[in-house]
Formats: sequence, structure tokens, C-alpha cells
Amino acid sequence: MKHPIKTIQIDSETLSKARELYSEHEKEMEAYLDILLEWNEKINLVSRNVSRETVREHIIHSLLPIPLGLIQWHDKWIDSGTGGGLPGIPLAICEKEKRWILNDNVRKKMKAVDDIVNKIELKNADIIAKSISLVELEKGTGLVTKHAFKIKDLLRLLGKAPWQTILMWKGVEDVEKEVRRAHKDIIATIYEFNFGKDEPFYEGKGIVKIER
Ligand SMILES: C[S@@+](CC[C@H](N)C(=O)[O-])C[C@H]1O[C@@H](n2cnc3c(N)ncnc32)[C@H](O)[C@@H]1O
Repeated sequence: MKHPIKTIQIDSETLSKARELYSEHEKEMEAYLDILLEWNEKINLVSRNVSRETVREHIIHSLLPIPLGLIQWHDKWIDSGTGGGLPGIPLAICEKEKRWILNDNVRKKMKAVDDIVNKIELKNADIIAKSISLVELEKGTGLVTKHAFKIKDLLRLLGKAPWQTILMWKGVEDVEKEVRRAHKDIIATIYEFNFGKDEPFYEGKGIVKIER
């Protein structure tokens, strides 16, 4: 198996740009945050007893591929393992020209996400409530997924689906090992966040781009 890996260090300018995006769309983002936290009291979408500030940071974390120029490659994206809509809903709020499919195999989570999408009037998002292994992925659809799968497991679930680009939000410590465990030839680019000691939320985190 061939697994070429490239690592790119990302500085805090990218984080500042993601924060600016949040501010530009603040009304919709804060409405999303309100309804997500309401649902989180009923079902576990983000961790229990999490603060509003931390969930806001999860939203900003979701936006980082936009300033990195990673969203431009596809007009349609699927967010698999979306849970409460992360990263798909924040990305759909900022990238209205693109279509976003929000996917999770837990039906009650998808019911909550459907309610959120309707209440914030997000017109460019659809919902698919089943395992990613059962989704018929159209050619040319990109895949985003935040802290939901190991690389090897996701590739196995995707089987023969015609995927092209996968963006995975991950801890970077063991990511090279994970790439090498893949049973397919893949090319990995690791965008490692180096935002400094003042941004502890992002320590050890990154986004991995996987291509064939
Ligand atoms: C740790 S949560 C992450 C949720 C969200 N991406 C976030 O960052 O807050 C992982 C999610 O993956 C979903 N999941 C696990 N296996 C899946 C599968 N085969 N297809 C679709 N979703 C799956 C789980 O139901 C869960 O909601």
C-alpha cells in the first residue's frame, strides 16, 4: 500500500479568519447554538454540561477549511457522523452556494438536526439518517467528518463508493499511524494547527485531507 503523507503547519491567522466568518454570520450561528443547546438537554449531541463558549469554539473549529481553501473542490459535500450538525451546519451557513448533506446513523440525532435546519431556515442542507456505508454517494461529492471515524474504518464503510476528497478533523498525534493502517492507496495531507498556548482548545488538533 502507498501512503504518501505531507504535513503543513497552520498558524493563528487561519483561526482569525474563521472567527471573522463566525462574526459575519453571527445571527445564524448564535441561533444554531441556541437550538443545539436546547436539544442537547434532551439528547446527547455534544458532551453534556458543555459551556456555550466551548460549543461556539466547536463551530469556529468547523469553519477552518474555508480559510484553508479546502471547500472549493466540490459543489456538494456530505458530513458523515454529523451528530448535532458539526461541521456541516456551520459550513452550510457560510457556503450557501454549495449543497450539504448531513448524515448520521442515529435517527433521533437526525430528527434534532432536521428541526435545527428548519428553525434556522437553512435551505442548502439535506438529511440522510443511515450508516454512511448505506449512502449512495454521487460522484463528485466531497466528504467532511469531525471526530467520528478512524481513517481505516471510514474507508471500509465507504467500500466502492466513488469518493474523491475526504476532510477529517482529528487529533494529530497518531494520525500518521492511522494513515499507514489504511488498506487502500491514499494520499494524506495533514494541516496541523499551531495556534499557540493562548488557544488550548486547538492543541494537538488538525484536519487531514485524504485523496486517492
Ligand atoms: C463523536 S460523534 C461526533 C459528532 C460531531 N461530528 C461533532 O464533532 O460534534 C460521532 C458521530 O458519528 C456517528 N456515526 C458512527 N458511525 C456512523 C456511521 N456508520 N454512519 C454515520 N454516522 C455514524 C455517531 O452516531 C455520532 O453521532
